Amino acid sequence: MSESQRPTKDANRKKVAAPRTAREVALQVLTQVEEDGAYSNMQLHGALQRSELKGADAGLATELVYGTISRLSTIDYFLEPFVAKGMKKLQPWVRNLLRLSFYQLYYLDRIPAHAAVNEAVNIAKKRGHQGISGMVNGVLRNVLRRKDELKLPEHLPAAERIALEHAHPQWLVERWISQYGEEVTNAMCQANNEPPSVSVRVNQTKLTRDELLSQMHVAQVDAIPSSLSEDGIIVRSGGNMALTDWYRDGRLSIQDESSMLVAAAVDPKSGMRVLDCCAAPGGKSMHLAEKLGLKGEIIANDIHPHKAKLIEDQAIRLGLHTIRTTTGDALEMQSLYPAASFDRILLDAPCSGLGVIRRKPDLKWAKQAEDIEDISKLQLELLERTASLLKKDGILVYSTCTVEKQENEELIRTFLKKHPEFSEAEPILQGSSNASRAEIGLQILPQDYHSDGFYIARLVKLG
Ligand SMILES: C[S@@+](CC[C@H](N)C(=O)[O-])C[C@H]1O[C@@H](n2cnc3c(N)ncnc32)[C@H](O)[C@@H]1O
Repeated sequence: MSESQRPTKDANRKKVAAPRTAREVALQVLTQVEEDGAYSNMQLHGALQRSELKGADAGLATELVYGTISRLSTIDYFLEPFVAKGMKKLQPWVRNLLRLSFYQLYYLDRIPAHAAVNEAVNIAKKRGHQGISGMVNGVLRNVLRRKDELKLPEHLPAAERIALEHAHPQWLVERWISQYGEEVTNAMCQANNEPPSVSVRVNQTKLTRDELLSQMHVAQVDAIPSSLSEDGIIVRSGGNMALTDWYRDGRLSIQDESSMLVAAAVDPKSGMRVLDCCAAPGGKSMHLAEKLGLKGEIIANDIHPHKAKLIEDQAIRLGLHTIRTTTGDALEMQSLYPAASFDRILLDAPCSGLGVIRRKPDLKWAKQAEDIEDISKLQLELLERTASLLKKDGILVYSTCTVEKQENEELIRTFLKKHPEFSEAEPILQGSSNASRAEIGLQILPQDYHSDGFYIARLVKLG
């Protein structure tokens, strides 16, 4: 049979009625993520837009998707003995229905057990035959009966225990133990299962942080200043900030607190020429432009042509006029600009993303050790090629949203060995106890400030 004749996975899939309830939407997303390797955030966004779910129901669907993916391996471990033929042999939608129902029964206090079980049985009846709904009913009622017995075994070796307790792949836990030790790894895996906090960056070209904070308090938004960044505000409750007038008219942007440290590390001064090599969707370029003022230029480059518009739209929204977007491979920038063209360079490199597991829990299941190997080779090449574009005494900032040393301080150590014309510049957040997590640069872990895991190295080009 030729490739074109072979029935696709989609063709084999039974037609299913459009999901209507929060649990149906969550089930559809979880099944797509498992079957197609789709990203949960994009699938969920699309599924919520197509559904008519609003407010609390949309919130429940979101919680069920992220919660179930976050706790996946622990949920499967507990469910396995209850499923006669084993979890692996179930159809994907049945497996995911059991998982999201178990998540409600075991991890959520506010949902009455009978509601979780009845909803699951109704979905199973709608989608499968009598046998499946009977099996789902039996498994979930057994889980409920024996809930108090569901404990992890004692005296497991550290990596196995942490992997099972906090639902992370064991190879990743072993890697982190070898990099950070048992205690820090345990805290990191625990923090990766906590909901991410919401933070916004004030556009200080339009108003001060205190002014925005007072406007928020008048509107009864529970918000406090960030202790990490002078431009940051933590929003503890008050709705979706992307739907506010503050966002629409460019008074704020949504950005994680640790990402806000990057512009402070680049420290652009009036009149400077700054290259942001990997700029899309543009959060850090915008912050750089907000700090630069009216004179100077930020070249916001990205390899993907369609992403230039994302950057331009943000610049228009925020009223920033010093941003120029370009499309190109940062590995080839030397052919576009003469050596020593820029006062500041930011390389916010593509990375494994293992610092943002709280926001994208599927990452921990999707990544493999080889991905870290491959991406670190690209990162070093990007760094070496772009570094020649920096002027003498200029500052180059290298950043990633990962906690992997191979992509962070080990990579910078290798670079500095090969390039004696560079050395570490005065680091940001000096004196912070977390700054000592890395010998070179600043390594923030998710448990340090409840922000994303993030790395920033600040290098200076010597004469
Ligand atoms: C970590 S993201 C950048 C986030 C961005 N700095 C921000 O704050 O919004 C990495 C970006 O690098 C881009 N990229 C990947 N490889 C690249 C390359 N060789 N040259 C230029 N950009 C690249 C990707 O398209 C992606 O948008």
